[in-house]
Amino acid sequence: MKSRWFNEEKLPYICTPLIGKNTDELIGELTSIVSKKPDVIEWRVDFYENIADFNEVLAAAQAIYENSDGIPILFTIRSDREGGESISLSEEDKVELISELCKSRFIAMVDYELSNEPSNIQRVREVSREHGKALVMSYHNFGCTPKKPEILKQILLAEFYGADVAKASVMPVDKQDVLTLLEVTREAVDMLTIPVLTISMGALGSMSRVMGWMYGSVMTFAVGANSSAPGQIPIDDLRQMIAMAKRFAGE
Ligand SMILES: O=C1C[C@@](O)(C(=O)O)C[C@@H](O)[C@@H]1O
Repeated sequence: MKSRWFNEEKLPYICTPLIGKNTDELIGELTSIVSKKPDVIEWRVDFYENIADFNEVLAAAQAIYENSDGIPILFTIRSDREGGESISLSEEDKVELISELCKSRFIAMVDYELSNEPSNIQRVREVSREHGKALVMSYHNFGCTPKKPEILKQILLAEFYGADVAKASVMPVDKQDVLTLLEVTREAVDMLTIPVLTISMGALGSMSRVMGWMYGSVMTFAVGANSSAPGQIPIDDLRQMIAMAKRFAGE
């Protein structure tokens, strides 16, 4: 993997989400998150109640940028199909909003789901590339862990669309599912030229957040202030567990 977005010496990156529904809540979350020094902060914009007011979203993005001490911001509008909040924007509106954010200096990365129309994916790819933002193309399944070829297909699709990162987050129903996700991760790393980011969610999958990097996942999500998905571990605990694993795994 060669990527200008990740320094191999520092893997895995730790990302903490912001889920505030207004700017005050977001700044409150940031106050406790920034001192914990995550590598990336994800703004889950689908939680923002005035998401339809693009000027307000841009102002909130600026406030986040100015209060995040230089930590790169990942801009994510998670769809309700894939575990996000229900929002009033059409897909056209979302692409418009993403484009506005890509044109600003307030974000470094944007997440867009692989389940979207290819034409929208291409638009998001073009605008993010034009403005130097990394594109994370993502696949989520909150119901189950599909079979290996299906997860691999999604990850390969991300590379096909020209993503900078291929991401898959799936829910295990048994312990084998967690192993399946880790195996997919290892295989995908050999097949792809872009970084791979994978997660097995829920309590069963939480160990994948601690050791996914051993199988090649470049980033893991942790709780800074609030959790955005089941199984996320508080950042301080996660960092200690990773450090300990690295010590004993000799990495
Ligand atoms: O997609 C992801 C990963 C995630 O779902 C998780 O499992 O940690 C959390 C989300 O906020 C993020 O957008």
